[in-house]
Amino acid sequence: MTQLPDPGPDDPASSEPASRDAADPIRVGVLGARGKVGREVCRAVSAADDTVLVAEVDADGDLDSLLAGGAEVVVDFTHPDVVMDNLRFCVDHGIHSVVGTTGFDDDRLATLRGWLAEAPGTGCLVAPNFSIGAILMMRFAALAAPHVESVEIVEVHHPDKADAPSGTAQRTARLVAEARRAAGRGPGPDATTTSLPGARGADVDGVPVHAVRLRGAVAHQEVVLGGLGETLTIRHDSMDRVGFTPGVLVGVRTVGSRPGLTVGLEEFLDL
Ligand SMILES: NC(=O)C1=CN([C@@H]2O[C@H](COP(=O)(O)OP(=O)(O)OC[C@H]3O[C@@H](n4cnc5c(N)ncnc54)[C@H](OP(=O)(O)O)[C@@H]3O)[C@@H](O)[C@H]2O)C=CC1
Ligand SMILES: O=C(O)C1=N[C@H](C(=O)O)C[C@H](O)C1
Repeated sequence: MTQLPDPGPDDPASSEPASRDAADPIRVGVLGARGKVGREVCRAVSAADDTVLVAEVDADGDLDSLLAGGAEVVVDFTHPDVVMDNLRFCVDHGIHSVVGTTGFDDDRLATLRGWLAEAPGTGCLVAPNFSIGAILMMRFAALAAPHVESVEIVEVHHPDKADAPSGTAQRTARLVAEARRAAGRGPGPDATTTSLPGARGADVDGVPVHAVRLRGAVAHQEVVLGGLGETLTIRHDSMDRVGFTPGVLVGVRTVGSRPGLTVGLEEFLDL
């Protein structure tokens, strides 16, 4: 871990984050620090000139170490079952959060928004995907979707993933559905009258989403669009989890100046 600057005289039990000078590196705590993504985030935070890793917490760790390290921003790559408790702790202590953990539905986002409303000045970014390529894939899919009859999504992930369909696939489906509605496009044609359960995928805002779990896979997605006599496939592949870290660092650098809830890293990017 990088040598830590002194967190200063602030009481670690205080609900206020340690005071900072704008030139100081941002003090970052990582939750899920020994996980597949968390360990890459720890490396990236340690390597960057303007961030310093002050706490690494995994399942057997203690959230109080965030306070002891004077964390200003927490990055969470843990598990859908624990992320809300982690965020409750962060918001209660005025710590900004950058959240990669998936499993967020409208109810969870509303709960988080409510907590943040009680903590003015505290920011939280929830991003289903921190990879720049994936964000562009979602943008391109939304751009193309109103111009064709059919759109379906196929996501492929490693079999250790807890949630299906992926957060990215659900977000893509919602963006596609929104773009199609705005253009007055209805659902895609489908004559199916009989099928086995799941054969046509999950219906996410009217868009069929198919989830594949495959040993050897990391994170992959195709948005398949179909029109008269042609198809268009927009594909993104994450080959290595290091690909999420530049986006996480953008989140870490920006979240402190964006109070309240932000959904999607694209809100912090000039795309
Ligand atoms: N937004 C994005 O760009 C991306 C999001 N993700 C999402 O991030 C999450 C993590 O993914 P991944 O790294 O592959 O998963 P891993 O299982 O490899 O890592 C999660 C880590 O969190 C630990 N953990 C569990 N509970 C706690 C807790 N209460 N406090 C601190 N740490 C805890 C786990 O420990 P243990 O194993 O002992 O339980 C594990 O080490 C998933 O929801 C995934 O979908 C993944 C990639 C990119
Ligand atoms: O679990 C993963 O691995 C990933 N989860 C995120 C998701 O659910 O979209 C992001 C990426 O697909 C990797």
